[in-house]
Parts: sequence; C-alpha cells; structure tokens
Amino acid sequence: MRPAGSTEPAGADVELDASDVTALAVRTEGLTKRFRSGQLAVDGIGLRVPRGSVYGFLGPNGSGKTTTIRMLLGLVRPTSGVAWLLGEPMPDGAGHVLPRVGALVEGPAFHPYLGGRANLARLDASDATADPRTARRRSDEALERVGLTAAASKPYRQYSLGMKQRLGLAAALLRPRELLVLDEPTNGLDPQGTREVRLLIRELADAGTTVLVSSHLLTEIEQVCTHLGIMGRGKLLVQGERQVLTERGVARVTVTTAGEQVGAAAEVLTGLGLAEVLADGVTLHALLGATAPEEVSAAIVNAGLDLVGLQVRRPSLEELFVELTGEGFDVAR
Ligand SMILES: Nc1ncnc2c1ncn2[C@@H]1O[C@H](COP(=O)(O)OP(=O)(O)OP(=O)(O)O)[C@@H](O)[C@H]1O
Repeated sequence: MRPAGSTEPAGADVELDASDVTALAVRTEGLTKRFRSGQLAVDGIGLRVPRGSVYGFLGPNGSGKTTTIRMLLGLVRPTSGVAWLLGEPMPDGAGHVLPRVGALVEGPAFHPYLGGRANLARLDASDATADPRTARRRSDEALERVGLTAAASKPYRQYSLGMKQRLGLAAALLRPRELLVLDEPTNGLDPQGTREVRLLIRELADAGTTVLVSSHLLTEIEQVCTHLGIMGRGKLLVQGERQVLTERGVARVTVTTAGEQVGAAAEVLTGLGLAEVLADGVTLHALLGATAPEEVSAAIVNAGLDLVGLQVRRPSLEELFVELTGEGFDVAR
C-alpha cells in the first residue's frame, strides 16, 4: 500500500493495461476538479477499486467524495486526470459502461406526484435495454429489496428523507449491475435502515457486484468494506485493504518502572531507537516502530532496571483516520 494518488502520472496519456481492466472496477489517475469558484474539490487522486470489492470511500464532509463520484459517473467534467469504469474511459465510454453501473447520487430525478412504483416504472421505461414485459416485476422486486413495498403508491413528495434514499437505492437496483456506486446511502436512515443498507450491500457483494460506497460516518459502513479509501481536503490520503489499514496504525508502548528509574529507562528506550519517548510519572510512553515489545522488556531488564509493566496499543481505525485527515469523524450514534 502507498499513499494514494501521489506517485503516478496524471493525464490522458496513461494507458490502462490488460490486468487493470480485469482486476479493477474503478481506476483514476490524477483526477482533479477545480470549480469555477476556484475551489479545488478533488486534488489529483488515484483510485483503485478492485472488482468484487466493497470499497468504502470515506472522509469528512466536504472532503471531495461526491465530486469524485460525480466525475466517475460523467456528471461533472474533471479539470484534469482520467477515470475508467469497468475498463472503459469516462466520460467517453459512458454509453457503453453506464448501463452496467447502478448509481445512487444526490437528487435523483423522481417525480414528486408519482408513487415509488410509478417512479421506478418511468425510469425503467427510459432504459432502452430493459424488457417491457417484465417491467412490473423489476420495480416490485427493487421496492421489496429496499423495504418500500408498503409505500409503493405513496407520492414521492410525501416520502421521508429515508424513504427517498431507499427509492434511490431501488432505482440503482432495477437491473443487475456489475458495479454499484452509492453516495452516502445511509443518509437520513435510522439505525435499522442503516443496518438494512449494510445487509443489502453485503448481499449484492456476495452475488458478485462491486460496490463503491461513500460515507462520512466511518462506523456505519466500515464493517461491510473489504477496502477503504480515505479522503481529506480533496486528496486521497490512503487506500487499501481494510485489514491492512487496520494493522497499519503505529503501535505505542507504555513502560512502567520503579519511580526513580524513569530517567534511566527513558535512555534505554531512546537507545533502542524508539521515538517520542515521554515520561508521565513512573510511566514512559513511546512509539514502538519496528521494535518488538520483547526487545523493549529485554533491554530494560538487561540495564538492571525493574520492569513493572509493559503495554502495547495500536490505534483504532478511527484514530488512524483522525490522524490522517486531521479532522474528527462523526461517530455514528
Ligand atoms: N458546484 C460546486 N461549486 C463550487 N464548489 C463546490 C461545488 N460542489 C462542491 N463544491 C465544494 O467542493 C468541496 C468538496 O465537496 P464534495 O461535495 O465533493 O464533498 P463530500 O466529501 O462529498 O462532502 P459531504 O460528505 O458533505 O457530501 C466542498 O468544499 C464543496 O463546498
């Protein structure tokens, strides 16, 4: 894993090699958006979303997630950089690739006076590749999947935010898709609704769909993700397998000695190459780095000091993100 989006060249001359086409559902190089206002919303990012993954696209509010997703889907033109969806360049390949991609982005165009089912039927009818004979079944199944069957006839304008969000999801699920791009799908949902979205994502992923899902709430989607990408102020700060990221946090060690030995123990830790050695009463804190905890205890004992306690702690994913983004994540409920 490497800090993403920083080392590879940007620009339209980047070729997509054959292995990327089969291995990656989404790839970008140097993808950048500067709005006319001057705002640099997305700053040269290099996304790698492996096929078959559930990729959690995380970051605080305003970090550039929605703008990135809109560029991926051809809704916003990048200022520079390139993007491929399922191996097709965007936006040039949009006609080819978008029928294979389901998307939930802000403000889908639903008719306010029509119910959920009628809205889905309209969307379905606008899809030239959909068989009209099975239209009703597709709408009903999509409504069922998102738990909107009971509200199928209720006018859209009477839907709660959560119901609107569910209908947006249903629209993305009208057809089987190779890739689903969901921008903040849990927005406006209660805890039960959020759990249902997680379950749905897992089901879809189990059936082979790649899912790119954004959220500013780490804990809401983290558990279903196989991969994570963390945005902060327009940059992709880090991306990779969730498991690897979880283990990436820099471990800290806490060493407790007899009170009068703290100074000597601090020298031992510094001598071992540990950084940020700080004393707090009889306890020392330091970054463990590549040193094994056993080396620390052996060095203390070999220096003739009394080791009263030694603890190693790795920061949680949440602490790592706060460290990377410099901003607190909202903790879900
Ligand atoms: N059309 C626009 N014109 C100018 N600036 C914009 C526009 N759209 C977004 N921005 C700005 O770009 C930055 C990134 O916004 P974006 O919506 O992509 O972030 P986000 O990570 O999706 O945030 P959130 O979690 O709140 O949806 C923000 O500072 C935002 O104000």
